Amino acid sequence: MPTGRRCCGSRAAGGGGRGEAALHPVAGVAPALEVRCGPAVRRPLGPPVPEKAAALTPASDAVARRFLSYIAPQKWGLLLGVACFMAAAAMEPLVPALLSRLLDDGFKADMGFSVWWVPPILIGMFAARGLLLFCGAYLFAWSNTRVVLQLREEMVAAVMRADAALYGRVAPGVLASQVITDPQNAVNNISGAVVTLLRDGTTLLALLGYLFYLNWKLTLISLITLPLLGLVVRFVKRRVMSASRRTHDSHMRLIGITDDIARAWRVVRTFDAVGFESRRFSQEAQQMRRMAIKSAAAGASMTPLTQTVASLGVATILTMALVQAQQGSATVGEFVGFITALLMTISPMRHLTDVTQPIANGLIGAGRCFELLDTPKEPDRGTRELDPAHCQGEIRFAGVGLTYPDSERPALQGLDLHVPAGTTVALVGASGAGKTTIVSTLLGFAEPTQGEVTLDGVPLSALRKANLRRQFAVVSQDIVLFDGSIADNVTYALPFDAARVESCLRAANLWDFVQSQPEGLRASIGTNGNRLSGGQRQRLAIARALYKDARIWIFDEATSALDTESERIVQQSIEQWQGRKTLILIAHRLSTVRNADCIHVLADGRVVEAGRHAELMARQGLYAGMVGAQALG
Ligand SMILES: Nc1ncnc2c1ncn2[C@@H]1O[C@H](COP(=O)(O)OP(=O)(O)OP(=O)(O)O)[C@@H](O)[C@H]1O
Repeated sequence: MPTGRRCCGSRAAGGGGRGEAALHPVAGVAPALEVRCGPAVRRPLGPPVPEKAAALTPASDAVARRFLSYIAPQKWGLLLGVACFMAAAAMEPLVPALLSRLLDDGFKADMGFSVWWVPPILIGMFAARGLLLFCGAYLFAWSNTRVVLQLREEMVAAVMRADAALYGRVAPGVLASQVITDPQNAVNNISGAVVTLLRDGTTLLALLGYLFYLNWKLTLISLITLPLLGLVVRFVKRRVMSASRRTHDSHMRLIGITDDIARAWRVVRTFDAVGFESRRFSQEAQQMRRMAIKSAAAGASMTPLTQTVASLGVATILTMALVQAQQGSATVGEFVGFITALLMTISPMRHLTDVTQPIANGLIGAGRCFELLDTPKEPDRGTRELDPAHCQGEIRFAGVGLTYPDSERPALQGLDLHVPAGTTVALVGASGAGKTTIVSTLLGFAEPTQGEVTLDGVPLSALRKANLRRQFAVVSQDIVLFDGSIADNVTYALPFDAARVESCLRAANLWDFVQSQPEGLRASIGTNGNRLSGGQRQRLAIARALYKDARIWIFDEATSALDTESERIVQQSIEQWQGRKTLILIAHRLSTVRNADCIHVLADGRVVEAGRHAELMARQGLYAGMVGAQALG
């Protein structure tokens, strides 16, 4: 391990501890989110929130207009599909018409056409109608799936560029459900309702046209119930909308709880909290059930109410038609044709009144999609870029202060720290001293409220976030791995290079393990690496960081889960890079950082001592005390 390098640029400071006002240092804590994320937010452990707390969604007509803008590019597929449905619907009155003609003429000797035409006409009619319905359904599916795809892609992009506040507020499971389920629900419900409106609406119009043709007076009388029907539909629709929204919000909260239970399954069992979690789940599930019943009841009341109103018209007309038939002013065929067509209007009318609930559900789903799409983005005001090939890796903190939102105490205060390019520095200090906050600041996840941080002399705020992060490879305290193979995790988002993968795995002391696996590099590691031990997960994360080959490497407690021998091997591998990379090591185990070019001792968000191991030991200050305490331990 090379020693004696000149690097300590920090000012072991005392002052600078003014209580800075919290100016939202964490990127973009936008107040808008407070309103938008109402229903799907994480809830603390406790009883379900009252029903009324949930209904904060954009107005449904605005949602409908915005949804239409997604539908518009698919208009040709949809219009063609609609044309098929309408043509099929327009064929509907052909059945009563044929029946009427057959009854009136079919029993006469000369009915004007051969009886053998009847089967092909009938079969042809049904076949043509079936083909039209199939084409309509296919075209609708083709167009709908494109809308769903577009919404999902935009939503997942919105999640990936969202402000950090989103992840603290919305449970991962809820986010997953929103991205996967909401677009599908919105499109299926709304397009289903539109198909019903068009298909059954056309059927109804065609049947009404035929009824007018047969007997316009009777048909006109049947229309007197329409205004009453409209009132009933409006009333029920409001109730359905409100109940559906509350059911959906409860559904999202239930997903949040289930997500907690699945993620923390070990904790749940270790704390013997199965009963507690069951009760928590059951409370919310029962609330959801109550709301689902309300929603279903509101939806189900539509059909009986509208049918009762419609039956007034049907009863009147039927009676009048019978009277007319008895008086001989209508033939048997006309009577049967009229009554058949009249009875055939009931089915489309019922379908038309049933579209309220799907439309309500669809608009709620669409509203949730737009809420996520409108999530504030992580602010990125930087315009400059550093070429990764030429980045030197020199870092400077000058009088940096940082207070997290909702926090009174500054996490960093008057921090001065210089990391010359190509040196190895260690950050040590008690828990809460501000070490990880320094890393978050370097990666642009937290922004200083005071002072400035520069990389190669360029203020971090002037750099594009993506470019800034490209200069760093980080192994953080919380290891996050992906559900895939070992190779997938090492090369994450980079092209596969077998030789480099092997050398990184060797450097991380994981190659022997890989070779012991029957599938080698292709061995699956399970969700978040749950088929690996804690140490193996950490070593895989180290290999992933090495593979990225960035200019600056940060190891935040990266070897804390390793046994002594493994830690020594990994350290030796990392030390080979000293001088060629800027290395920032954070560790509680001080033996792992004693070879650093400079050790910065942090307390209360500022550097209180800095120097090489020997210098700090000679000073007999805080560092020497910590080393002594660990040696004693
Ligand atoms: N997201 C946050 N919101 C509010 N306060 C935070 C947040 N993250 C950290 N803090 C606070 O900032 C201070 C510094 O935390 P930090 O995580 O940087 O300490 P650390 O030195 O890395 O601690 P450890 O060694 O335990 O990881 C602590 O008082 C902590 O409570």
